[in-house]
Amino acid sequence: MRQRDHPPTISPHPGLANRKLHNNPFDTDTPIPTPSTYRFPHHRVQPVLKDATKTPLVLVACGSFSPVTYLHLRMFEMAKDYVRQNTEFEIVGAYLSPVNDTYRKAGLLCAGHRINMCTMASERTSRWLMVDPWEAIQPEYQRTAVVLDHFDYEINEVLGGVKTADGERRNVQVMLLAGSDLISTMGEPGVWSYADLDHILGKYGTFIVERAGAGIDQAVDSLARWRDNIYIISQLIQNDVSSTKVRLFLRRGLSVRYLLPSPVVDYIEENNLYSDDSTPAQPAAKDSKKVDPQS
Ligand SMILES: Nc1ncnc2c1ncn2[C@@H]1O[C@H](COP(=O)(O)OP(=O)(O)OP(=O)(O)O)[C@@H](O)[C@H]1O
Ligand SMILES: O=C(O)c1ccc[n+]([C@@H]2O[C@H](COP(=O)([O-])O)[C@@H](O)[C@H]2O)c1
Repeated sequence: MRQRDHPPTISPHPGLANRKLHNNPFDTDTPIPTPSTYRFPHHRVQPVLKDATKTPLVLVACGSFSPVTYLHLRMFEMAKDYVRQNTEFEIVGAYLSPVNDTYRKAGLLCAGHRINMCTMASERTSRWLMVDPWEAIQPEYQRTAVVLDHFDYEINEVLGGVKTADGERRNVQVMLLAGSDLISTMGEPGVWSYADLDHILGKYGTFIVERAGAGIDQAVDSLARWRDNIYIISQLIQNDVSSTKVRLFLRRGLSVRYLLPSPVVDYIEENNLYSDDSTPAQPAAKDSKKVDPQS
């Protein structure tokens, strides 16, 4: 079982906070935000529902993304097909939300690098995915229930939801997109609080992508009271790429090309990331080899 730890507050990543993201078509002039400069990204939210009989839906994937892989991106494509074929929802937005540095998971690179990699992956390989840095740049760990509340607030309160072609305002349903390993942890005592599970699965709901090695049935049985809000997506093409395996390959000097988007591979190489076991969640030391994204 993964232990969640809440160490003392750390400062945001100073090395990246004021740097521009090299060559990013969306973010070229935008530094990694701080909590005071943060603005909710919504440039790819579809403002008008195509089918007024459907319920607008925003998908949120919470995770480490250290680094983001094609599998993470693929989860959204699988969800898109599933939603279209099996539900009465219409997807109007989709987000990756990288976890806060204080989550302290093994191999968790600092938020600045993870936000940059996720931004490159979504902006350069997709036309609909976005990255919300809010969770990552907070001074402390944010529980998933709180992260979903943040999305609900930004989309429904601040943006005012979406409209139908007739101009009628509709509230957007926010839902969690996750792999089955995550839902398995929801059935394990001590990892999630009951109140949070009730909030996440009762108010929001989740799409779960089957993941090799993580049994789904048992996990869903233990969450039976929220069954109506849990949608299971089968992986028709099995793919068990994980960030852990990618980090292992990088430590051994093996190629990870075609497991991750090319700009992310280039970024990892340019910044010499994940080359040893001691990859820190904190920024690298001043004299460590790092390519200035502005150069
Ligand atoms: N191969 C996979 N199949 C299905 N879901 C996946 C897969 N890889 C990651 N996910 C899901 O993506 C989300 C983000 O996960 P995370 O960033 O922790 O990825 P990870 O590859 O599991 O990382 P790590 O290997 O560092 O534990 C989680 O919901 C996780 O379940
Ligand atoms: O909110 C919680 O209580 C909670 C408990 C366990 C995991 N999570 C979230 O689940 C995500 C993936 O976690 P992990 O450990 O599977 O990489 C990450 O975004 C965590 O914040 C959240």
